[in-house]
Amino acid sequence: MVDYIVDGNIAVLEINNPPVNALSIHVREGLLTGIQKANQDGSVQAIVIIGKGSTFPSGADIREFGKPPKEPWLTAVGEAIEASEKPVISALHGTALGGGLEVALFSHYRIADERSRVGFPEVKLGLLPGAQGTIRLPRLTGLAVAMRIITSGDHINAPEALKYGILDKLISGNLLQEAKTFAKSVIGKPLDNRRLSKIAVRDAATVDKHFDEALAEVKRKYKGMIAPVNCLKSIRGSAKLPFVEAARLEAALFRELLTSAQSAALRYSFFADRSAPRWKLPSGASIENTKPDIIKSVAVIGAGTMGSAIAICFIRVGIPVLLVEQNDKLLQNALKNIGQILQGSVKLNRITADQRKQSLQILRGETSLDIVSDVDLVVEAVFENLKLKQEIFARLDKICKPSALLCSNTSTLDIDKIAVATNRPGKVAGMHFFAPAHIMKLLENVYGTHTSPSTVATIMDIGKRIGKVSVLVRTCDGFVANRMNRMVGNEAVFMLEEGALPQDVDRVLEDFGMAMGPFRVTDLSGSDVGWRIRQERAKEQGIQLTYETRFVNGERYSSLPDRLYELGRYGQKTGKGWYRYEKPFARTAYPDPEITDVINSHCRSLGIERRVIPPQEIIERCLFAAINEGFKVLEEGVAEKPENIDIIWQYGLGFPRYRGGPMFYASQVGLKTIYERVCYYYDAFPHSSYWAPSDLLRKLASHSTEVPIDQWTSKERSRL
Ligand SMILES: CCCCCCCC(=O)CC(=O)SCCNC(=O)CCNC(=O)[C@H](O)C(C)(C)COP(=O)(O)OP(=O)(O)OC[C@H]1O[C@@H](n2cnc3c(N)ncnc32)[C@H](O)[C@@H]1OP(=O)(O)O
Ligand SMILES: NC(=O)C1=CN([C@@H]2O[C@H](COP(=O)(O)OP(=O)(O)OC[C@H]3O[C@@H](n4cnc5c(N)ncnc54)[C@H](O)[C@@H]3O)[C@@H](O)[C@H]2O)C=CC1
Repeated sequence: MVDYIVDGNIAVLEINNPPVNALSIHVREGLLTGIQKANQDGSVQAIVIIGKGSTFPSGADIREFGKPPKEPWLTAVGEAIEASEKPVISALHGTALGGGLEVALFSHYRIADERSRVGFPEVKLGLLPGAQGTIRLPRLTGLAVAMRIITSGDHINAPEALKYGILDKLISGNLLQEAKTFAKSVIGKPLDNRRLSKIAVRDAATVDKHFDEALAEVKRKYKGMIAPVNCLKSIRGSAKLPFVEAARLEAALFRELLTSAQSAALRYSFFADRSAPRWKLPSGASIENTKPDIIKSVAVIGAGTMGSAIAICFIRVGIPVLLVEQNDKLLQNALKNIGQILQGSVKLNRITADQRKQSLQILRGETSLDIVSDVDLVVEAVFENLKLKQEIFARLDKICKPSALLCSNTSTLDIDKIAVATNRPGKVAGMHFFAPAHIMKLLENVYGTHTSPSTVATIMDIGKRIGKVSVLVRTCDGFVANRMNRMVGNEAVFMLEEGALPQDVDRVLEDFGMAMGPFRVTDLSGSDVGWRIRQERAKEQGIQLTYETRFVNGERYSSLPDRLYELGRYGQKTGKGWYRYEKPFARTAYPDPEITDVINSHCRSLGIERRVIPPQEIIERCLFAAINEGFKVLEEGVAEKPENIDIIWQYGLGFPRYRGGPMFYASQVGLKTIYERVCYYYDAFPHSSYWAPSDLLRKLASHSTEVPIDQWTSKERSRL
């Protein structure tokens, strides 16, 4: 894992642990023995540490965290590097991150390929750079820069790192050759002034001021996360304490993080990010064995809220879009709106004015479907109405070339029912974007019974090309996101009837870490949408909904949202919803005594006695109901693995990454507890049938020991 090569008077320790040269146990051993050997070898006068392949080490081996630690620890390896009597030069290329950058900071000199990047991304894993990174970096950069680099986890490019003093020299030619030349030039020079443990933090006197400012910033930016706070405490220690004591403090703060639930969730999320886009169909077709078609042009049908934003997703990466609306007035409005959204992106420095211009040049608006005959992909985003979508798909099937894929942005409708309207069901799929579609990272791609593997490969690939996190799910009512989130919405409203207020429910879920509570979300998206859907469904079933309606088809129903609708309280757009706003479209939500009156009189008229609902019940009612549904989603094969569900919640529904996602959260609570509480609520609320416990959950919870989350899938399903 570490090759020891001597060239003249230079020993080269070449790290060879693809793909990212992570500092696994064998690499640490190899580095330690390499340093010892080079110091004992009389012919060697300087040592170069370099990475083979694409990069210098990009960090500790994340898979080793959570397992019993194996010696030598990185700190011991680093201390041997620093103590070396012969100069050690780290030669960086690719991404020198985390423990990799720490190895470089233990070295006496750091040179780097000019295209390389460095950084401490540990905070994103709920950790701190625990091999003295937090106490060595401030000695080079000063406190403010070190605090920013370590608490953000951002990568820094080589020229910037040179400016901050992290690097000594940038290299544009052959790194190894240049490293050897550099090494020869420093032979015999004193080393103590190159050993960071011997150097003071130059702005130590101002540490309290920097600490207070940075703390206020991280509490605002990374609400609820403990790692950035521990990073700052450790950096403060670097300035206030003698080096050895600062290192001891860092180690204690690191251990606290390493064993934290937040770090476990963030490490899980790191791997879930990489695993979720790797799709596999029950037929065995997968990302490994299926090639995507290359999409060169797209048509978007319907230029409303979603269609306009979806068009932006394609044009901003250079894929031409034909945007089709019902009439010219709506089309011109949409084109104007798109121009304004892109102008906003220019103002926010997300794109340049030139990029905006180029994007708009490849957007063309039309009012006739006939124009889309030659595109490779159609994304339909008209009203959520099955009949209308079927009509449009039947027409598209006739107009579009045979190879074109026909996709729907439907948020709930069965893809199979849309596909039957065509003669190409293999080329029909769902591409479910989340509002606002040009901002939200998630793309929930949906396959139906007949969707072909190559269609799946293509929609997953195009998702990646437009910068989305794409997750594949099988068609069902609401797919994964809306199907599970429905339980949160239902329980939230039922709890209002039983004793809570909107701000109580939202506060508890926001304190848990959700980006927004369910009532603030409803106010944002508009409660009129839900009202229309409920009325339409009731009409279809011949049911008359009234304020007295408490059950529909045997299922518990609350008419509270209907009361709000009829009061004209649609949410932010009317300046009133579950909250009060200063004016229509204002953002700040204020609890509204009028809402308290509406809820109280609703309860009085229905004879409901209100009670205090404790925060734990709010969490359980909202999240455990969704988790139980998540197990049904797994059991039915709608999602292939728990990571897919968790990534959908993180990127589509604002679930805190530091809790991993609802399924990972369930693994931390313990499946026995979840199962018992689900059974308890099913007893308490038999008219909410979604509380019926999932078979998969029951089965997993019945094991005498907790079944790890990576075993919740096919094995258990096939044993059911
Ligand atoms: C008292 C004792 C104290 C000891 C304290 C030690 C304290 C420390 O200081 C702790 C650390 O180093 S924590 C690790 C810090 N480093 C990171 O977080 C970098 C993580 N990796 C990346 O950002 C990208 O992979 C990267 C930018 C590097 C490359 O991106 P790409 O898009 O090119 O490639 P990926 O698809 O992300 O990765 C390729 C495969 O490599 C796996 N991998 C990446 N980084 C890893 C890592 N650090 N450890 C283990 N596996 C890692 C990654 O999962 C992927 O594998 P597959 O999914 O199987 O292909
Ligand atoms: N609004 C949201 O948050 C989300 C909506 N969706 C789904 O996206 C689809 C569209 O929703 P929104 O954009 O919110 O609706 P919207 O009402 O803002 O836009 C729909 C547009 O389709 C146009 N349209 C209707 N019939 C047409 C036809 N025959 N030809 C061309 N254009 C036609 C309408 O004029 C309207 O501009 C729905 O299926 C919805 O379920 C999916 C995810 C989120």
